[in-house]
Order: sequence, then C-alpha cells, then structure tokens
Amino acid sequence: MFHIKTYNAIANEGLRLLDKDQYALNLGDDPDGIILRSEKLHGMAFPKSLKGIARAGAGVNNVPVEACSEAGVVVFNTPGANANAVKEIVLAGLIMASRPIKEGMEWVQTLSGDDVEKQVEKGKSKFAGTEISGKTLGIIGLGAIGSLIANDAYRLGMEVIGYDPYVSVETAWNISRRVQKAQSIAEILEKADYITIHVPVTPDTLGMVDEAFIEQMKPGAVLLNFARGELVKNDAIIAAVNEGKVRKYVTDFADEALLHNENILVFPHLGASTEEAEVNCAIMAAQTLKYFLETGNIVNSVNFPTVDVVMQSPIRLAIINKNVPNMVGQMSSDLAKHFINIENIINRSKGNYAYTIIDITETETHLLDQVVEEIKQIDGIVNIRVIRK
Ligand SMILES: NC(=O)c1ccc[n+]([C@@H]2O[C@H](COP(=O)([O-])OP(=O)(O)OC[C@H]3O[C@@H](n4cnc5c(N)ncnc54)[C@H](O)[C@@H]3O)[C@@H](O)[C@H]2O)c1
Ligand SMILES: O=C(O)[C@H](O)COP(=O)(O)O
Repeated sequence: MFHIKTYNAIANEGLRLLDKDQYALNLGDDPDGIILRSEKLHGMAFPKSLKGIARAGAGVNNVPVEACSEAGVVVFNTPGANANAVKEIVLAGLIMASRPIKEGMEWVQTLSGDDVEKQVEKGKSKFAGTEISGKTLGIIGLGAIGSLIANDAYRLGMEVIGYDPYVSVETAWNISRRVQKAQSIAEILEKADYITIHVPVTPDTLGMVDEAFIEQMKPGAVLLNFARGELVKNDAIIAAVNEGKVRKYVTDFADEALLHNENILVFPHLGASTEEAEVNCAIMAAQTLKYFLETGNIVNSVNFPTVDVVMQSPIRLAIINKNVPNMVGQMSSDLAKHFINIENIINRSKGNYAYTIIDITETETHLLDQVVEEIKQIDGIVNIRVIRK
C-alpha cells in the first residue's frame, strides 16, 4: 500500500487513478508521495518514507527542489498541462490592458432610469480603447505557455517577437515561422508595445524586471506577468506605472503594494484555474507519481533524469546516488560477489545526482536483503528501493 498526501484542491479525475486497493490518501504521517499545487513546502522536514513529490502544475518554486535531491526525493511537474488555460487568460489580459472593459461594465451598472440606453450612448466615449492588432508583442520564455501565446497572438494580427535562449527543440517546432526570434531581452524591450513573461523563477530570472529592464522598455508599453511575482521588482514597476513610463502592469500575483492602482490589473493567481487545466494537471501528476512508485521509472522530473525502461525482470533495484565516479562499478561488484545476475542496467545523471536502475533475476529474500544493505553502505548512495514485478 502506498500512502499519498495531498495539498490544495487536486481534481478527483487524477486522484481516482490511484486505486483504493493500492493507495491510501491522506492517512498517517508517513507518505510515500505528495501531490500538491501551490502549497509551500520550504522548511518542511521530509519523512523517511517520502519518495516523490508531484506538482500538479508547472512552477516548482514552492518545493525545495535542492533539498529534495539531497534527500533522494524525486520532484515531478506536469509540463504543458495548464498551458492553454494560461494562454487564454494572457489574451484576456492583453485586451483588458488595451480597453477599459471592466471600468465600462462597472459604470453601466451604476445607471438607472428608462433612458439607460441614451445614457450609455452619451457616456461610452470615456471607455474607448485601443486594439492589439498591428501592435508588437514581445514574449520572454517560449516554453509550453509562451509558444501557444506566440502563435495565437500572431493569428490575432499582432507582430510577435520572442526570446528564449534555451527553447526546447520540440517547442521550437511548434512555433509559427512568422514569430521573430530576438537575440536578447534588450531587442524585445526596444520593439515591443506589450511584453509578456513566461519563464520559471530561477537564480537567473529572480527580479529580472528591475529599473534597468523598465528603462529599456518603449514609453507607454504594457507589461504582463502571469509567470511569478518574484520575477518583477514591485517597487520598480509601481514607480514606472505611476510615472506613465509603463501604461499598464497586468499580473496574476497579488501584493498589497500593487492594489488600488487603476493602471495595475491584479488577478488572483487564476492562470491555471480552469476545469480543464485542473483535471489535466491532476491526471498527469497522479499518473507520473504512480508510474514512479510502481516501476521506479522517472518521467517529467525537474531534479532527476528521465529513466523509462520496461521492467522485464522479477526484481528491480532503483537507486539514487551522487553523480561521482565508480558508483555503477561498486554496485555491480556487490551483486557479482553474490552471483546475482544483472539483466538490465541503466544509469543517468542530472547535475550532482544520478539514478540507476538494475533489473536482476529472482533472488532469495535473505540474499537480496544482504546485497541491498551492502549497496546502501557505498559512499555516495542516497537511497535504494526494491521493486518486485
Ligand atoms: N499564473 C499561473 O497560474 C501559471 C500557470 C502555469 C505556469 N506558470 C508559470 O509560468 C512559468 C512558465 O510555464 P511553462 O509551462 O511555459 O514552462 P516551460 O518550462 O514550458 O517554459 C519555460 C521557458 O522559459 C525558458 N527560459 C528559462 N529561463 C529563461 C531566460 N532567462 N530567458 C528566456 N527564457 C528562459 C525555458 O527555456 C522554457 O522554454 C512556470 O515556471 C510558472 O512559474 C504560472
Ligand atoms: O505554476 C503553475 O502551474 C501555476 O502557478 C498554477 O498554480 P496553481 O496550481 O496553484 O493554480
């Protein structure tokens, strides 16, 4: 029986993939796996039982990924599962920044009398706006979300220019050839009337929108941030909006300092909050975690390499080890010493850690226990799991 702890509202369509005879949800304090959305796990003491954390969503900055690697906990996310939802809200943000739709709708609710129609026609000129068609959209980060926005904004008549020095080959194939590729962020800032950011928070991107960034923007440009609040220095953007240097700031990340400013549109972190995205994310998170717990195979992990091998042998050893020389050699010689036959072995690394899968022939329990103990003693082994077919 695997124990799974959930945080936040995880759609049932995902949770019901965890069959009741094999999985217990939110029982006890020793989970094998966690499924969560934006709950912050920083500072959490990991129980020894914990093997994997699945983020039903894209951003993993709420999970202490480095500490998870050290503890041998595999962290997963759900690439692309909520990208369409974010794309649609960004398109809404682009239009809301261009036309005072919300203000106009609020105003019309204040009217009364049998000449409402006449009042509307008289007063509506206060709510005229501009169109996005013909304007230039600069996109920073052309991953799952940025690439969808690029294609649709082009279809809506915008000139689109994107910047992403690490874009994946798969995503690059899906981006329209009409989308121009910028060589630098400066090129985006120089040309774009609207700028939208779709990068993760990393030490490189933290606070990337600062005074120097804003200084390079076209006067009166609009900034949209549906990626993370930490990417933008709030003091800098508030000052720029108040001076009129930035026409509107549209963000999905609330902060008291951003509220009650008519030129800052704050959404309550709604980017991924659609029925479809919540279901997609929950299903992908549950499937990925289940696959890992049951087979040891790793897909969609942010801290360990992809290792996806059909299990044909009766016993699999799934080992997390430091990425240092001679690990595989030492594990193999421990097995050889006991005449245990290796049928398949794979070792892949990512950064400072590696993942090794060793499929072996049927082995008596006492012998298996002994060799597992020996492998555990090798300097650099973080943890080892025995999975039976
Ligand atoms: N508002 C929401 O509800 C919501 C929903 C989903 C994702 N997000 C946020 O959006 C981010 C992006 O999501 P995604 O699904 O597109 O992720 P993704 O991994 O598919 O794409 C991120 C892209 O950013 C690029 N990148 C990384 N560093 C960069 C840099 N310094 N300059 C330019 N490009 C850089 C990567 O190469 C990648 O192509 C997530 O990390 C998350 O923080 C927010
Ligand atoms: O990174 C993400 O996927 C989003 O920020 C979604 O967050 P949520 O699952 O809390 O809505």
